[in-house]
Amino acid sequence: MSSRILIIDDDRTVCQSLELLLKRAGYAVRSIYGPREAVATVGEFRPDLVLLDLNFTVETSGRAGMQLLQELLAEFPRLPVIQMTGWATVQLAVEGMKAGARDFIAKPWDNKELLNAIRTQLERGADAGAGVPAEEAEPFGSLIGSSAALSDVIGQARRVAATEAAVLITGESGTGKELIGEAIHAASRRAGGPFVAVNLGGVPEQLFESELFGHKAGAFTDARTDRAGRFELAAGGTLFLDEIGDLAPAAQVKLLRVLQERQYERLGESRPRPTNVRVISATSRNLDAMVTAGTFREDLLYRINLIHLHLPPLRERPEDIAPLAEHFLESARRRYERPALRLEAAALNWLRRQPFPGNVRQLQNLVERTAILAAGDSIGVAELERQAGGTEATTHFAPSGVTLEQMEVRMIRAALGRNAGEITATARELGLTRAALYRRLEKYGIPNANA
Ligand SMILES: Nc1ncnc2c1ncn2[C@@H]1O[C@H](COP(=O)(O)OP(=O)(O)OP(=O)(O)O)[C@@H](O)[C@H]1O
Repeated sequence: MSSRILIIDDDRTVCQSLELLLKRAGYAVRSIYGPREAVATVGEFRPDLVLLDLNFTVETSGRAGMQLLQELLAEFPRLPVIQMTGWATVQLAVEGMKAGARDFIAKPWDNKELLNAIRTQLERGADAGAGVPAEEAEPFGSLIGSSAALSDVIGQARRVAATEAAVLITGESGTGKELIGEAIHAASRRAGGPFVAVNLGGVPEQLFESELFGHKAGAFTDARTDRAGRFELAAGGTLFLDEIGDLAPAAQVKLLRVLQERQYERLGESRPRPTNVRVISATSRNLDAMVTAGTFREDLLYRINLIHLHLPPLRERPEDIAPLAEHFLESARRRYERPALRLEAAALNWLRRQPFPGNVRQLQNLVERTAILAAGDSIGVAELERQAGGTEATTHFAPSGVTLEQMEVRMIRAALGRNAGEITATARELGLTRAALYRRLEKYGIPNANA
């Protein structure tokens, strides 16, 4: 049986052309021209999806559309509603998403985009994710901090999580953009699907299409086998486009086209595949300034930032420093089996005064590094300063680009070298038990003659 779609739009010409399009695509369609009989029609026609115009001409503010959306969802909470509105009133659609609409399409619409959006919602069905209401799960629990600024961002993120809206997260490096992206995914109806992150700054321009859309064997010299791209890997879930401000102009055009048409082709194939991802982008750059400078496409910015979340740098929310430091110390306690480790009050105060140009990541590195190296259980200002590179350099120490694991491996190797492979002495120097050192040697595959 074909799926039923109800169109609610006061413009009869719009209804007619939508009806034609949707009937051709095999759907059973009905149109109504105003909000009055909407609830009754939904009750009787039982649509699988509603296309709702937000801007009734009687009241151009769109309030009538918004009110109707709320009424419909109050009566039929799981009814998938796709809103339609002009770009000029996109803000309204954002409100609609917060109220529970599933998606939004800008008028004048693109047929392919509309059909793909409808297909995605119908596939997900009315009950999709009903078991994971955003309010009940606590995916945002991974975000530590008590500042008003962070709570505000988390509040916004929580409200938009359940929607399909494209989210742009801005903020300096290390402020937690990816972490909040993951939390939005975990709180969304797509939580059961994959979260796939791709660092666009790290993808060479000539590999962009292959990386995002995949390729068929033989599509280019190095393409020996078929390969799925990130859009495909993220199907049913969330695609996290990190460092989107680093995209080259040609790649911006290609990405925009796929986001508009909601379909893509693997390189070397002509069969289009529908996208089924929610896009969350992140950047530490100022995209508005880039648009003004002509280095970032305005139409692409529109596409990706329906909802804009900004994570302020850590120095602007110093209240978060102590809870974060305690949090990272707690994981170090568990990880290095040093349950008695603690930060002195003076150390916490000192941390609160640091500017942390590398933000939370830098704080995390500092606390964990100090925890690994601390001789005693009490961490004071001196220990922190030493790890931060001395008082002089504290404010300037650069994020090393080395992961904690890589650093652990280096430290273990160096300590083994200094102690001629003697396990007891090495373990003592590293502040580990022998068992903990053995476990790490095994984990990292570090060869040791005495082990
Ligand atoms: N509020 C927070 N609570 C707990 N951990 C956090 C928080 N913010 C950031 N982190 C941690 O800090 C590190 C950096 O965060 P994340 O990778 O999300 O930042 P980012 O803004 O995406 O950085 P980049 O721009 O460099 O990619 C991660 O290990 C993350 O878990």
